[in-house]
Amino acid sequence: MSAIALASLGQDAEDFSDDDGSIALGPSDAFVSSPAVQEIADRALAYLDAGYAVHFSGPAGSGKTTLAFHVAAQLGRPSILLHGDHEFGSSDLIGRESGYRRSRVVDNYISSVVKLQEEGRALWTDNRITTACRLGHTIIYDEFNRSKPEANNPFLSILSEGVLNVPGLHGRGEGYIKVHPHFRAIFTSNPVEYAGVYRAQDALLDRMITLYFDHYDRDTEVAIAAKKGGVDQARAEKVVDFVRLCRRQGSDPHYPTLRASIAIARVLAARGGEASVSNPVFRWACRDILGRGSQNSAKPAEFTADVVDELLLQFELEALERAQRMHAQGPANHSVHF
Ligand SMILES: Nc1ncnc2c1ncn2[C@@H]1O[C@H](COP(=O)(O)OP(=O)(O)OP(=O)(O)O)[C@@H](O)[C@H]1O
Repeated sequence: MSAIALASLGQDAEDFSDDDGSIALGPSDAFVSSPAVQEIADRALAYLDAGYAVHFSGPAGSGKTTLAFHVAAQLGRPSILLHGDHEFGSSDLIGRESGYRRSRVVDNYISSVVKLQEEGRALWTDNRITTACRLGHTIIYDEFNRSKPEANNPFLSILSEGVLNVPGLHGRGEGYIKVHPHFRAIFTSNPVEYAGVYRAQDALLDRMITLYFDHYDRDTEVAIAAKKGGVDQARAEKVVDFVRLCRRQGSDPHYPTLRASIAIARVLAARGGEASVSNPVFRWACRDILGRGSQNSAKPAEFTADVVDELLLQFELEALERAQRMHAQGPANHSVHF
């Protein structure tokens, strides 16, 4: 077994890879479990325990993949990770012929007689879905709608009949594989994204239970920004509140995401200083991380550096007014949030 670096994917589960390409996921200290996170995890686990596949559908950065890893870790089975890809064909998922093996038996037990026996056999290499179905692994299929719908067809019979049809093995007594009772599948997709994605077949969606994600509540976002960004609660609150203000003010209700809060928090943690307009590090981090990107960027064009500056000023003014109001009300009421 060798450790693989899913950390680079930002995942929150300890993991080790095995020879069959599976990974053993375990609990991670970096995972934040607020009531909101726990509630959706519990629902997903209930459906998985009942034998259903689940599908996390939601905008970018809403925590779908992280939760998929967390839930898969709870199942306690080896997991196999797939990323949707428009170049996938069914054979990339279920397997393919991988050559031909010829064996020759020379029987010269009686030295004057040589008996030759030849046998040819096409070799088959299982791919990840077949392995998972045979061994009862958990499949995490991230952004499955980036694969062409026909590539995902094997899931239709897996999820409804518990059978994997492997045409390449027909005629060898193994054309159909009975799916292991512990096999489970967790799908994720982003319905907001339209570039490079396919519309998932209704038949496939009908065979899974879809849980719709939105951005987490403020407290959950603050907890994640603090943990992932490595800043204290007060700075995480200011960063998240500013990012949420931008989300409300912009034309795209899904931009900026929690990833922006984590990134700004990380810069603050690395360079120090407060999440305040008076701190140049915070100002330029907000401009660069939230501001307008290239033409192909996911960032909406309206977030120019000037707009980010204006929003920062508005944010500071609102914070000041709130502090003054609280001061006027006395020490009893300190629970007002944005
Ligand atoms: N419960 C959590 N605990 C700790 N970190 C989290 C949690 N949920 C989300 N995050 C962090 O928030 C960021 C976005 O989460 P994630 O990648 O899971 O979102 P996503 O919805 O899968 O996004 P995309 O659709 O863009 O792939 C990541 O850095 C992730 O580590």
